[in-house]
Amino acid sequence: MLRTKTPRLRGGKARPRAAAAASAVKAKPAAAEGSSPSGELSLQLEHVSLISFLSDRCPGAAAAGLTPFEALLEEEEEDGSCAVPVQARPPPPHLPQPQPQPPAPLPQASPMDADEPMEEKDLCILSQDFFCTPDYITPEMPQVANEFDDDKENIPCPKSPEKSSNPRSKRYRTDCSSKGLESTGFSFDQEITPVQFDSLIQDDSEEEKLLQPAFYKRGGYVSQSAVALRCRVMPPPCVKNPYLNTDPCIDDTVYGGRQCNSAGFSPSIGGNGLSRYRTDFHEIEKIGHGNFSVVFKVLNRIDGCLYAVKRSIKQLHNDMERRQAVKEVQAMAALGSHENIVRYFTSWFENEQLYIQMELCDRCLSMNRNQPLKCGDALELLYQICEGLDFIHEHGIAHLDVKPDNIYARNGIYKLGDFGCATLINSSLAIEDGDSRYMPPEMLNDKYEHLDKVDIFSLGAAIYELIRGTPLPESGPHFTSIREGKIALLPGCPMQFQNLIKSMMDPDPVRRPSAKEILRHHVFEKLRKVPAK
Ligand SMILES: Nc1ncnc2c1ncn2[C@@H]1O[C@H](COP(=O)(O)OP(=O)(O)OP(=O)(O)O)[C@@H](O)[C@H]1O
Ligand SMILES: [Mg+2]
Repeated sequence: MLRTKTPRLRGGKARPRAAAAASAVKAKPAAAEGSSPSGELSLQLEHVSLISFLSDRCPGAAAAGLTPFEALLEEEEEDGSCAVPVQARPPPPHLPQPQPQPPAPLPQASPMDADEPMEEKDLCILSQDFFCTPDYITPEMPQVANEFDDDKENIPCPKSPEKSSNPRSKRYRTDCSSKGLESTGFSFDQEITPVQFDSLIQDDSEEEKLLQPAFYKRGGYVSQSAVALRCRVMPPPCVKNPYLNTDPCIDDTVYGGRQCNSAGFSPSIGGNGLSRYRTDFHEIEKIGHGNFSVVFKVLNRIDGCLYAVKRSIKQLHNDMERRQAVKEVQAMAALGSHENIVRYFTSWFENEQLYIQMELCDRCLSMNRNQPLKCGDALELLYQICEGLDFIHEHGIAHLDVKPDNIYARNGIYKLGDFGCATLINSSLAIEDGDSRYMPPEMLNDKYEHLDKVDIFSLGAAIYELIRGTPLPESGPHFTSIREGKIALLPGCPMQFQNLIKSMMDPDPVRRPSAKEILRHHVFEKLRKVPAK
């Protein structure tokens, strides 16, 4: 089967890859800066050396041969002038407690050398990271990566006065969310790829110097729980649904701001062993396989209902691939429910694969390919799928992959599914070719003025194929003659119906009837349950 799913980016509306690549290159210098080990560690830890603080407060301590702590205690006994909140806020119990020190030169306020072994002076460091990262709060709790925590957006962030001073940094850090939960194979370039944050990188360049090395800690270690907590307190931006008009009440920052083209995906959730799929569903059996997906019949562990869950076969590593994949669910979600459309429930990324939870259908029509469809059934099928097509065309969406494989039956109701090629009729989104066997001539010539009529041709071709009981050609003279309007007779079908099919497969899209017009056709008079709209 020839399937030419070549993305066609039209009118320069889709974001060119080159731009993304350029942004990625832009991000590199920020990562390279502050590469001095000592400066780097100091910056990332944002040290506050108590000793230097104490030496400021108690300048005579060294001269008197006392450690700053001793001097502090002495002075406090005398007049309390050095009474500082240090005692009110001792180092946490799991950290080594300050030891009495022999007289020594006072430590400098300059950053520590990251590769030096820990010395006593280090023990007095109050690092912001010690107090604010999840290593301190939840040392080894992989659960922090569990995205099922409903309240994850409301987890209070430990106080972090310096880092939280610039709110725009939150948007930047969202990138840690997308891949930061992977337990292995961590790579700096993968984790922090601010491809879409061009403007933020410029604006926040100082902060980048602070943040980025934090993922490059000594010995290549980066705490997964640290990354996970950052993800929890800073969820990724929302993804705009191109099939819907954005609600003006929703602030642009929800989508990451005007300059932010990043999608709010968290594709690596599940990479750490936690699986939303396994947690929420019991897998019963595999029920289908397409070019891009594998589909399972599953039982929801909580509501006890059966569903179909479709999982992308390929791991979607980059933003472009993920954007393309989510178009399917965005289209289904924008449409809402209709009896003749496979119902969509939810979707999520797990281990860089897209999962889509849908209504479970009994079968798809391709299974009966060798058993010709009876004319009465074909009439019913045509009517019902036209109801579905009318609904989606009314929403400004074209399916572009109507074919028997993508038509399902459930309890005697036909439903259109697989919105993987769906696009906007006004052709403002990228266009992908559907299955060439059902594709009208104008699509082969890259003419996209009447995308709703593409669906009409494909539905006519699908019904023609099902009634005849022989597969349509992928190419060759028969393929060409069908696109010239030369259609063979359909045995046993009324001429009215045959003419309707023929008009649906007219080479000129303008002459093809719309879904609404088909629904009004008198051939359906007996079938009509409700008057045509
Ligand atoms: N909701 C569903 N209920 C029952 N079976 C389903 C459902 N969705 C898909 N299937 C089965 O899984 C198969 C593949 O699904 P689907 O066509 O959506 O995947 P795909 O990879 O997008 O395929 P394609 O190659 O057509 O693009 C279908 O042909 C069908 O047999
Ligand atoms: Mg399909």
